[in-house]
Amino acid sequence: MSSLLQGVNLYLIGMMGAGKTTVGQLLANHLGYRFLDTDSVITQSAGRSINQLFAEEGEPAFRQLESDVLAQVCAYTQLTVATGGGIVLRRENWSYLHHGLVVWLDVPVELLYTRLAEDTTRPLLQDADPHGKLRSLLEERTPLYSQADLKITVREEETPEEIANRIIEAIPSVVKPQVSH
Ligand SMILES: Nc1ncnc2c1ncn2[C@@H]1O[C@H](COP(=O)(O)OP(=O)(O)OP(=O)(O)O)[C@@H](O)[C@H]1O
Ligand SMILES: O=C(O)C1=C[C@@H](O)[C@@H](O)[C@H](O)C1
Ligand SMILES: [Mg+2]
Repeated sequence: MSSLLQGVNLYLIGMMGAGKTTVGQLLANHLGYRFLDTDSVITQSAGRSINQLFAEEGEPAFRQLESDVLAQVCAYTQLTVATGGGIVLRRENWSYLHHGLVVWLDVPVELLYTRLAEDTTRPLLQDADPHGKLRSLLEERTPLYSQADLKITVREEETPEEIANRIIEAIPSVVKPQVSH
């Protein structure tokens, strides 16, 4: 599989709670790739949590940091990258994402809500109606997530390991042909 990918990076996209971080780590192990999480790179280099960054700098500043990290990450190969849920929002980010293979973890809103109901680390969900907020974010972002090379629709009972295996099985059907010189 790794030879088929020829070092091309995998980018996981999807809503918060979709499992990008969880599944991304497993995928990296399977592929012998390194794992990177854009949210973690941002929080580690800023020395602040995502909640703090949103509160103290605002969402636009966070989005700029996210684009900066993505631009840097793209210089490397053999990476599995878990992205932030909003990475799809900026057009410029797509020019980076399309350097690699983009996989959308598509998870029903009910399941996202169950997973994140007790979670306070996602600032966009600190809302009077977190369920409605998830629904409206997904509706707004679905056309953007749909630009992925591969869509994996996640079922409720599926484990992260099963999802990672399903992605590995599907990669040959979408891998981009390499240009030979
Ligand atoms: N297949 C799964 N089955 C059960 N729980 C899962 C599954 N995938 C992820 N989870 C759980 O759901 C929560 C969110 O997962 P994770 O942090 O990987 O999502 P994410 O897509 O990276 O979200 P974000 O965009 O906010 O970073 C975690 O508690 C994780 O353990
Ligand atoms: O969906 C989003 O906009 C976000 C998802 C998380 O990964 C973080 O990047 C942050 O909480 C914003
Ligand atoms: Mg994550």
